[in-house]
Amino acid sequence: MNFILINIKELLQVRENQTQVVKGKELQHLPTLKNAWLKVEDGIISDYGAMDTFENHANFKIIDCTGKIVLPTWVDSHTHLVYAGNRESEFVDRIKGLTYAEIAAKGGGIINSAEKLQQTSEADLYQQSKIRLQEVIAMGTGAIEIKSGYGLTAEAEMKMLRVAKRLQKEFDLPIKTTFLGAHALPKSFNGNTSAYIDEVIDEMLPKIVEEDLADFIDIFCEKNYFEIEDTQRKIDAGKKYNLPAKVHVNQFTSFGGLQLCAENNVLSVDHLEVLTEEDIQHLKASSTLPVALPSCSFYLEIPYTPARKLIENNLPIVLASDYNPGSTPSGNMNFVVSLACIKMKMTPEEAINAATINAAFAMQVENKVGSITKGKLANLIITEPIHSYAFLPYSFGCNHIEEVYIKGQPQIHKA
Ligand SMILES: N=CN[C@@H](CCC(=O)O)C(=O)O
Ligand SMILES: [Zn+2]
Repeated sequence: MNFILINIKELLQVRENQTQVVKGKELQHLPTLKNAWLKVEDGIISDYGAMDTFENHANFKIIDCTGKIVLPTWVDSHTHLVYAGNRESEFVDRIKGLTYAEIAAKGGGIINSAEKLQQTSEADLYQQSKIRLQEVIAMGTGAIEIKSGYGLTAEAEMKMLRVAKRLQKEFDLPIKTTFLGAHALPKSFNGNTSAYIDEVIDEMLPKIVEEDLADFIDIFCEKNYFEIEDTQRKIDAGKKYNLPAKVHVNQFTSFGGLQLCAENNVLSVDHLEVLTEEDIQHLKASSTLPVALPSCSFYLEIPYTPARKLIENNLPIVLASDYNPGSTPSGNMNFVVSLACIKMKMTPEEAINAATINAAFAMQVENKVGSITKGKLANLIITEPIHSYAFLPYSFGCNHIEEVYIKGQPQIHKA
């Protein structure tokens, strides 16, 4: 469908070509065009401008956007969207005050999800995951990273990644896949993390590479999960197959994992709810992208990533949902942006930059999405008539999205 949006109240994230992430003071600048038009041809952004430059085009559907804001769809660079069942059974434990670690010690947590996954066929896993993907697209997500990590065996990890790859094939939005594997230690390894990392690197990774199932690798670098040495081994194994690393680190403790990742210039370090001055200095000496996951902090009631510290140190910041059944049972990027403002004290401009253009760099799709740029995919959010774009994170309890386009195709089919 070729169309032109006209009378757009404000077109956000207009960048001719952005070759670097947005960091420090630059994050406060959100480039916009008021009273604008936007032209979409064959699913691609082909042109845009101010209304006083608009000329009608035959064979293009004209869509009036009076009073409405148009922005690129959210980019969610950290999710565990493929999983079996859910963990609502742990919800009451959490309400009663059990910590993430205490729930895991009771047999809940990642191992709980792993047991559910073992019992779920690939076809059923696909159907469950497809519904979640449709839901997050309707909430404005237009590119998404999906991790394995609930399989914990070669066969089950590959089952997860095959489902993610099938979603990539059957949907039009950019999907990147990450082999997590080292997410939790299966009971059968009796506490021997080194032996499990052998299995992850020597047995699982070659099979996953052979089937081209992963774009990135990941590991949960955390006390009582995987240590510094395990993390270095996983990163090195990823380098061998040219798979950049996106690492879960500094969620509950800072014990040298972030330093290791920064020294390896991994693509991203994700969580960072705990961040020391030393960690900040290591980040500043690297090209590694810091990724914050505020809806995980909200759900687990753990600290929020200190965004102002990162920004004051002239660092970039990325926002993602961490959508998973245990620590963030939500893929709503609008809520993530609201939490970034309300709890992390990011301005709307900083939060929108972190959830669009910077997030695109964090999953290496910056040439496809993340900004209004000629030649990028027409993955767009159209709001209902609202006063300003700040209304989006401010009015956090309502959905203000009227339409979502993926490759120029409308996605919200109103009843
Ligand atoms: N912390 C590690 N992994 C996920 C949680 C996984 C789960 O609890 O199912 C996270 O990013 O929060
Ligand atoms: Zn995660």
